[in-house]
Amino acid sequence: MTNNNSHEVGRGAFGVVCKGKLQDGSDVVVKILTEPKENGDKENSDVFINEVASISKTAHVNVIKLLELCLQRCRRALIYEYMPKGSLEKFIFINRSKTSRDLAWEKLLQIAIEIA
Ligand SMILES: Nc1ncnc2c1ncn2[C@@H]1O[C@H](COP(=O)(O)OP(=O)(O)OP(=O)(O)O)[C@@H](O)[C@H]1O
Repeated sequence: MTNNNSHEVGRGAFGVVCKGKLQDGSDVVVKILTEPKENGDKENSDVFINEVASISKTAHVNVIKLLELCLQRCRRALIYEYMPKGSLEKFIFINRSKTSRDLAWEKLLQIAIEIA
C-alpha cells in the first residue's frame, strides 16, 4: 500500500493509524481496522461501514478526504490524506491546557452549514 517507512501516528476507536507515503510521494494515513474478535465481526463491520458512509457523503475543504478503501478478507483499511496538524477535534474542543478554542464559533458554524 505505502512504502516501508510507515509509522504509527495515533489510535482511535477504529484501530491503529499509520502514516506512510504513496508511490507518487504524497503523504497519507492508513487507518487499519482492528482484527475482528470472535463474534465481534458484525460490530467491526458496522464501525467500518458507518465511517465509510459518513465520510463519503461529506465534501468540504475543512473535512478530510477518503482516498481509498481496502478490503482483503477480514482485513480492512481506510486511506486518507495526511493532516500534519492532526485531528480537527483539537481545534474544536477546549482541553485542560487551553483556555480558549482555536476556531471561533463563527468559523465552526460556517463549516457546519457548508457541510450540511
Ligand atoms: N488524516 C490524518 N492525518 C494525521 N493524523 C491523523 C489522521 N487521522 C487520524 N490521525 C491521528 O490518529 C489519531 C486517531 O484517529 P482516529 O480518527 O482513528 O480517531 P479519533 O479522531 O480519536 O476518533 P474516533 O476514534 O472517535 O473515531 C488522531 O487523534 C490523530 O492524531
